[in-house]
Amino acid sequence: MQLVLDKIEKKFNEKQVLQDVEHRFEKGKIYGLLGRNGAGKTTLFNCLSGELKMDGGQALLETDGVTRELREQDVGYVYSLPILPEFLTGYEFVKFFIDINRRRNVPIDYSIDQYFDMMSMAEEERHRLIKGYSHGMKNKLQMLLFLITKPPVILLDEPLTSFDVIVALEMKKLLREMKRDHILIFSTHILQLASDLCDELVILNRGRLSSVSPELLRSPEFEQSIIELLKDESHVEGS
Ligand SMILES: Nc1ncnc2c1ncn2[C@@H]1O[C@H](COP(=O)(O)OP(=O)(O)OP(=O)(O)O)[C@@H](O)[C@H]1O
Repeated sequence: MQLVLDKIEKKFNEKQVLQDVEHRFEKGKIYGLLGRNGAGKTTLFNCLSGELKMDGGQALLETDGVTRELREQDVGYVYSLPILPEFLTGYEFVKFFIDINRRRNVPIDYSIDQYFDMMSMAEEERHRLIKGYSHGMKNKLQMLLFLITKPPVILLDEPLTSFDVIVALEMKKLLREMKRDHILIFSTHILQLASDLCDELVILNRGRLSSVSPELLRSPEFEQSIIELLKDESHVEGS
């Protein structure tokens, strides 16, 4: 399975944020998306998730040689600041989410507690109001929903920045397991995390996407080379 971005364009007023964005993302790999503040990472994710309409181009899903347009339900989007029903407990919310999906004939593979176990969420956390959850726990809960619905494409907008070292480690493990069945793309500003977790890195620079060579990803010059590449971008905010 591959996600194919074909000449995606997006502008806000006169500002061209995405220009001829082309790339192929494969199942089985974790992709890191790097770019300066304001480079357009969130805009690209919003275009793929259907939250924003593209001005041009298309996103396609290719499975066993059959290509079709990417649909909203194909994409799971883990927001950096998740919006969840704060008046429910995590358990109540997951139960509700499973009930809705069962009615939509989505096959549910595990019990509610098994899903929480997979996310390493402790018993007492499950039965607390979401209102009292930390930022990282809210991110975990959002990711749990995608274990249920299994969208082929999962986009994570700076997901691991709010996790402490232990949770970040658990999340890395989970993402590595999830990549077998999903196309995973996450945006981050943390170069160490990108080189540690990603199989491939793509850089959004001047509205276009380019790949970082796998050799560079593993080399000692990695951080310095990426900084040089990103420094070069003159049109972004703050430069
Ligand atoms: N709804 C909007 N209306 C007008 N301009 C917008 C809108 N959304 C984003 N932009 C502009 O588009 C550009 C790209 O923003 P975007 O949030 O996609 O960048 P980003 O790479 O995710 O940045 P960051 O790393 O800071 O989160 C910025 O100049 C931003 O101000």
